[in-house]
Amino acid sequence: MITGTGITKIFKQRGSVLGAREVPALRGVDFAVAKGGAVSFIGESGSGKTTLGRIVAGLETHDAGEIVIDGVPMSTLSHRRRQPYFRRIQLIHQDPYSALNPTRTIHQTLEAPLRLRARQAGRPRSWVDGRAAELLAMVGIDPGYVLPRYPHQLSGGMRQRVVIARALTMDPEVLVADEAVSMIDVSLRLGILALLKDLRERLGVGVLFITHDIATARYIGDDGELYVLYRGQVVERGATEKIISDPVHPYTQSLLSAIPVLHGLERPGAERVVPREMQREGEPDGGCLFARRCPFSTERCENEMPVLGRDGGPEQEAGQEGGQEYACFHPRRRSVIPVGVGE
Ligand SMILES: Nc1ncnc2c1ncn2[C@@H]1O[C@H](COP(=O)(O)OP(=O)(O)OP(=O)(O)O)[C@@H](O)[C@H]1O
Repeated sequence: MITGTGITKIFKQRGSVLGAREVPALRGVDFAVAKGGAVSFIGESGSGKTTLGRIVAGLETHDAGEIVIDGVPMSTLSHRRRQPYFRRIQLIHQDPYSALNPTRTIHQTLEAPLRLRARQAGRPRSWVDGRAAELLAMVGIDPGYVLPRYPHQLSGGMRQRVVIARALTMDPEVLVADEAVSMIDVSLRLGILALLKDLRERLGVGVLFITHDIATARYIGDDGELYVLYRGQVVERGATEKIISDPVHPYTQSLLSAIPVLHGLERPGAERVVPREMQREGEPDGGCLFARRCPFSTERCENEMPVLGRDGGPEQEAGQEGGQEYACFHPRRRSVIPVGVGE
């Protein structure tokens, strides 16, 4: 089990005439991923998804908050002692081209981490080759074909499968998949998503799925949880199916409204929530982060920041309903899905 509480990250960006500019990438994010669970984070570009994935995988520091892995708070350990914990969380990048060393065959790529694994578990070296073949078969590729080859000799889909096999060498509890199919040919994407889903079911590995695309989040974890991230704040979270069929936060509604629909498949009666163009860039002064773009914002939204799970009303008094939480002062359920889903 991996949990994060209050995860906050502020980047300092240089280059402005006024000196370094502080960019809040994550603002007190809470989450939990259980073994075998599926948690998806969705949000637009710059919402902090990649930063969160890197922090969860131990590749990025954070400024406040705590990551707890199997009951152990990481802040209580030295950098070296944290490593075995973070090894249980493996990151799959969006770019399988740069994730693999072009000068190493796939055999060499898998051999190094498996040797480490063999040493840790007291297994003989002969175990390494068998395990490499087993992992490749598990991710759906022929070991005999792939093992002697270099990454450039493989298709993008095969490369991403090799990256997943390499992640599995560590027997991870959770795979963090950051836009794992965005750089792969459209025709091969579903195969990779099906593989991640299959690994969840077969190995009980948890998946933290990071995407800007609600449809892929739904495919991976229709039984899981969805977190909607906007400018580093979780604005809505709950069961994936519930949020997709019954979104409450106007930002979630705008994401769902934007799903393209094939002519003739439009769902009659679906509302569309279209965000306003942002008139002023920069940080709002204490108000809701979405207020400047929200078509329903009021004076209160400009001045006060709603808190996830606490602020609701006036239509509903609490920001929490049946496990679904949102950070909005004016929550209203809207039927916004433009296509028939789950019907
Ligand atoms: N190393 C860095 N230095 C400074 N600012 C950064 C750094 N990494 C990210 N940021 C800033 O933090 C914010 C969140 O970035 P992040 O890459 O996590 O978002 P994202 O949702 O993954 O976006 P994308 O989908 O475009 O990758 C952005 O404003 C980004 O410019």
